[in-house]
Amino acid sequence: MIRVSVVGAKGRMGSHVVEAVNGAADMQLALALDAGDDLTAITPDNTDVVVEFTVPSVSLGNVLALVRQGVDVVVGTTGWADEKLDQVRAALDGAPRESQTVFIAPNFAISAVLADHFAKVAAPYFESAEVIELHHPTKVDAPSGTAIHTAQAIGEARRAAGLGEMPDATQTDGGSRGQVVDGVHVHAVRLRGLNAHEEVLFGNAGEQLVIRADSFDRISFMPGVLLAARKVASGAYPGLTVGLDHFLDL
Ligand SMILES: NC(=O)C1=CN([C@@H]2O[C@H](COP(=O)(O)OP(=O)(O)OC[C@H]3O[C@@H](n4cnc5c(N)ncnc54)[C@H](OP(=O)(O)O)[C@@H]3O)[C@@H](O)[C@H]2O)C=CC1
Ligand SMILES: O=C(O)C1=N[C@H](C(=O)O)C[C@H](O)C1
Repeated sequence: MIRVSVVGAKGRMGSHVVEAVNGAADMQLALALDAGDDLTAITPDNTDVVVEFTVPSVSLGNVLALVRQGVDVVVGTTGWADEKLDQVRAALDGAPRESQTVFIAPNFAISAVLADHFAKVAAPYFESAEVIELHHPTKVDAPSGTAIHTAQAIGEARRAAGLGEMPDATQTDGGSRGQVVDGVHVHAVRLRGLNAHEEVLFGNAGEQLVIRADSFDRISFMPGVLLAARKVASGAYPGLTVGLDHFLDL
């Protein structure tokens, strides 16, 4: 049995994770903690893997504390800029247990992971690319972690293909052109009724490719979360890994 503790257990995602772990035949819920609870209660004696879904402002601190406490962590919270990832790598270098693991995924839904993958494949073939993410209005960060990850992947693929800047004659911009991530414009929509959605638009003269992923329900993230918990618990991925694509045969 894989013993799983959940941090952020009362949140929208955390509560789904608690339910998913309780429903998994090979897993057992250890601790379910939320804001105000004592994280030091989680130790290797009671937990194999922690699943962390909190808020970007506290996630790094939680992950560093959990690594110091000797447990492996699966992280779904957003906000992982490069400097934060470096801090996690440094903490893992000094971790108390051999081969400790932190796994971070901007998105656990298979539709989003595949959209990201297909965008990377398409990127070298188009002159223009833009990302639009659309979410529920209770989301605290914009643009989404997924959209940042997609834009970075497109930017990287364009550089590797030797593509230059995208055509754009805009001279006045009051913010309408979105945030530029790695040379790619990213636009965020917040709308009651939505959950988590992303469109990647590619354009050439006379043609367009649209890649779209829709998570209508948070249940869509759960197979990916459980897969990550199993992979991490296997001990086969020591150190820091970012992205569910590492666990899929893409
Ligand atoms: N990777 C993925 O596939 C997905 C990632 N996400 C990301 O996951 C994160 C959580 O999203 P969501 O569940 O919607 O957010 P919620 O606000 O619903 O949940 C966050 C929970 O964390 C709690 N919390 C806050 N601070 C702490 C702390 N220091 N220690 C423990 N718990 C704490 C909050 O408590 P309180 O409300 O009392 O402050 C709340 O219960 C976001 O960053 C979101 O973008 C979301 C969906 C999918
Ligand atoms: O807050 C959300 O809901 C989501 N957050 C993640 C993100 O910012 O990419 C993943 C998904 O889009 C849902």
